[in-house]
Amino acid sequence: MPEPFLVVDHLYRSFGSVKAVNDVSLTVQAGQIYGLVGPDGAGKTTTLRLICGAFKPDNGSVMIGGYSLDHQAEQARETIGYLSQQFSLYEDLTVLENIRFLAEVRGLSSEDWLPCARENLAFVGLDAFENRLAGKLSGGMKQKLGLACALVNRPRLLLLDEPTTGVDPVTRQDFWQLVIRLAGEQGMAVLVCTPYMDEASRCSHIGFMRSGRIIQDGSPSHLRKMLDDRILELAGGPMNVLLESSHFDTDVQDVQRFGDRLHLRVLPGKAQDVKRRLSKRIHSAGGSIEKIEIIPPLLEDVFIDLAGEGMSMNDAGYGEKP
Ligand SMILES: Nc1ncnc2c1ncn2[C@@H]1O[C@H](COP(=O)(O)OP(=O)(O)OP(=O)(O)O)[C@@H](O)[C@H]1O
Repeated sequence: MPEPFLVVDHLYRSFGSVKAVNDVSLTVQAGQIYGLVGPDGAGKTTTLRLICGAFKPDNGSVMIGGYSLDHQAEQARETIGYLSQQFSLYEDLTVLENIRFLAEVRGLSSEDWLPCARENLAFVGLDAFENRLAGKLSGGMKQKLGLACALVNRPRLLLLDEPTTGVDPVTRQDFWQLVIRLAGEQGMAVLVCTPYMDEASRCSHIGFMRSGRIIQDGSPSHLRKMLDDRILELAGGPMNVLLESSHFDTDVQDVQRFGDRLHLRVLPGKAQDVKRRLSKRIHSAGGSIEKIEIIPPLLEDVFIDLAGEGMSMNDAGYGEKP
């Protein structure tokens, strides 16, 4: 296994009494997409800002491409491309002028940035629009221009902070194809914060953050396995009978609605018992069952579990079904 491109070691950062990042360690290999997920305020953005050097940590270290962010900041930062949550484009500048502006801020000469900018615009599919004012681009095109700007210095580590929030599903899909190609074809190390479960499931590795800590990490399939034989899917009617009966069962830890069906998280080893009891209870309460089955867990089921008691999908910011 080669040395990871990014090594974050026991990072801490507080704002007053808020421990925004509280002992975070992670590694990202070249070609890997690491997804940081977790509820609002979990510390994801602060982690990214510490890694790109926008904030200084109270403690801990960051190594990027073998350079210490603390002692060799310039070399370390040269390898980073960063697309922040609220990245801003200059609407009265053209597509190419926006890239030029960023390139010049980074101290790149036109021989350096121009060929790279054209390659990146072609890569994101904006090459025909280089002279269009950024203000005249669609939302999805702006997002892609943001990515082209983040790639202007040919980074080897790409940091993306909720890059597709507020963008329609088709554009999100397009955007992710680009990210997957950057990792797969160019061997870029990617660290991305996302509130979307379908995006998290495309990552090679996921770290789940809560209250400043990564409380669980692993591949999507590894995380899903944690709840094997613990999720029952229930469909039928009326919904209030299904809900009341489910909540009544003491072996049911959590009930979530997924469209017209319910996902019940049950205590380990209890799925068959719950299934039997619930079938009886629902029928005797006058309800009917279309389906009651143990299903392979979704990432949503896992994240709701990790996000903690009393937290619904929406509280946790997970609006998307896969
Ligand atoms: N510059 C700052 N000054 C004071 N508090 C801050 C600052 N930045 C973040 N925080 C606090 O640190 C905690 C972590 O915030 P952070 O933005 O890193 O979380 P997040 O997981 O990225 O959430 P979101 O998805 O809402 O951006 C929050 O309690 C937040 O209010």
